Amino acid sequence: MVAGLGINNITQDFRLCIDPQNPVGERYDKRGKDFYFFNKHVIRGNRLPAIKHMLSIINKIPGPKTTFLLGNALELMGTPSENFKVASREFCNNSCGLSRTWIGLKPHLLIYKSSVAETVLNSQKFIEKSTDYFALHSWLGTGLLTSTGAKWHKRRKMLTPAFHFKILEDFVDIFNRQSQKLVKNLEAKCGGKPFNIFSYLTLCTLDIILESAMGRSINAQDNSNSDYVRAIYDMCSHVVEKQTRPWLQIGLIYKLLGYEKKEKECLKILHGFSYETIKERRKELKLLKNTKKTDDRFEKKRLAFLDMLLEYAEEHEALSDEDIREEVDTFMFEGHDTTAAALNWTLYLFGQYPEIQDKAYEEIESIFGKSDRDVTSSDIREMKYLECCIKEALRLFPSVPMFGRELKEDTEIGDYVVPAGTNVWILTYTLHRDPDVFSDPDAFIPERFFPENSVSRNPYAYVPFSAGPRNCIGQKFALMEEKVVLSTFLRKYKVKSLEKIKDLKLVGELILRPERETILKIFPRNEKRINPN
Ligand code: HEM
Repeated sequence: MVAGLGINNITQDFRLCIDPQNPVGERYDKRGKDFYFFNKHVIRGNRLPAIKHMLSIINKIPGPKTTFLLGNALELMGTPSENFKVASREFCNNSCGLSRTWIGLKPHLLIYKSSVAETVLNSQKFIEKSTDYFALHSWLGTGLLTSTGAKWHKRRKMLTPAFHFKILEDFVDIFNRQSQKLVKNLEAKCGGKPFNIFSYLTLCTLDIILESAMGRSINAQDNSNSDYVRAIYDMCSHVVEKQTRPWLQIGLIYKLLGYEKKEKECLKILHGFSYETIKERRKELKLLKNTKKTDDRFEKKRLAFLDMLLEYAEEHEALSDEDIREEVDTFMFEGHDTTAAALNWTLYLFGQYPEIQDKAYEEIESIFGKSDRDVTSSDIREMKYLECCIKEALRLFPSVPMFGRELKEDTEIGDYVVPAGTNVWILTYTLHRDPDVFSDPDAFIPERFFPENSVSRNPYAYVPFSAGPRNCIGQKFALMEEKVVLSTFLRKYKVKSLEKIKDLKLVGELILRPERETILKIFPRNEKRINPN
């Protein structure tokens, strides 16, 4: 347990260096900060009483054994799928629903029971993201996902109207067009060998977020070797390594092991893409304004996410290009990879449960008959069973398998007092499989989400989009998008998945993915369809 020494001082000092005007500024950007503060305040300082107090509190919380200075970091040195298993299963075996772990000098509290999660999620007080999100800062800056305090409040207020239901309805055309392109591109894979459908879905959701939120079209679906997508995968993997291997938080080691160079290469692609998107859209908006074009297309697009930011920047001069870029990066990442994973898992589960796939298809057939027509907003509202399938897939395989907060004050959580400075992680993946809430928790049973079966469930037992003030701003967008893509897919294809749920190896590098990519086969439905579009 000596691994925990000094953490209270460390976190107190973090707080001292927060600029009140920029509450998520400097402090996250310095790699190696733990070791620096450890040296300065624990070895050279005289803060033993405070350390003792903190340890006496945190030591009462059950958790796995730790190693001197490294905490539990060594247990997370396996392959990505082994690490995910350790974090989501082996560390989470206390009936009280919480476990204390240490990554280097930082204490972490893992939460996996709804009654315990509620204390954190249901509060306006705990909106500060975990300090582990520092690993995302070089990429996403302090955009909506990673910011906090006044900056987060202001941005959330500014961006919420961009996700109003009425605006989302305007995007249904884009969802349709890109879904149709997806099913067309999948023709080549029909009836053939198992293949990596995730990459097709990712390009589709990337095209969708770009066109709907950024007003840009790059036809990623026709250019499958996307550097952008590769860079996102590599960056996610770096972020998780940096979070779980404390020595990589020391700048020099990070550099000497070649991580810094790889990260810079990824960032060049990711930031370059976002700046280009901003430049293009700004040019287009200017052109549209100058020519006083107020056609339908422009009117609709004016309210899109990026336009809103650009307009705000012009009117208030309060947003720099970098401010806009960090939001573009945030929404590009959060807005496509999460949805692609959700689509992938729903299809995988359909492939494992053919009778559920048939039931979902029957509902779709009852809406569309033999027609190949576009999906409308009212069709989306009718896809009730499909919605339960999507929700149940997000229960078993939540796209974001864990998310973190930092406690700013000593807090009673469950039966324990958790000291300020602790990083609290809600493990959605484990929480969603709590047998006290979900009977037969590993089985895919969409009926769990029928209204009559969900009414008495604790709302914090199922949080794929998080909950409370920092919940997902894009959840309605994602649900609509998923329904259009899946209903378009199911009208044309059947899916079969080859790996059993119990044999799956999962990788939880920010997004939950299967380790083996080629686990699905698709077949044509061979039904004549009429296309009135
Ligand atoms: C199935 C799809 C999705 C899932 C499962 C999902 C899940 C989540 C979760 C769990 C969080 C909280 C993360 C944390 O606290 O670290 C979150 C936040 C967020 N999501 Fe999503 N998301 C999805 C789709 C989307 C889409 C489509 C967008 C944008 C169009 C989006 C934008 C965001 C943003 C900006 C945040 C940060 C919100 C804030 O802190 O105020 N997400 N999402």
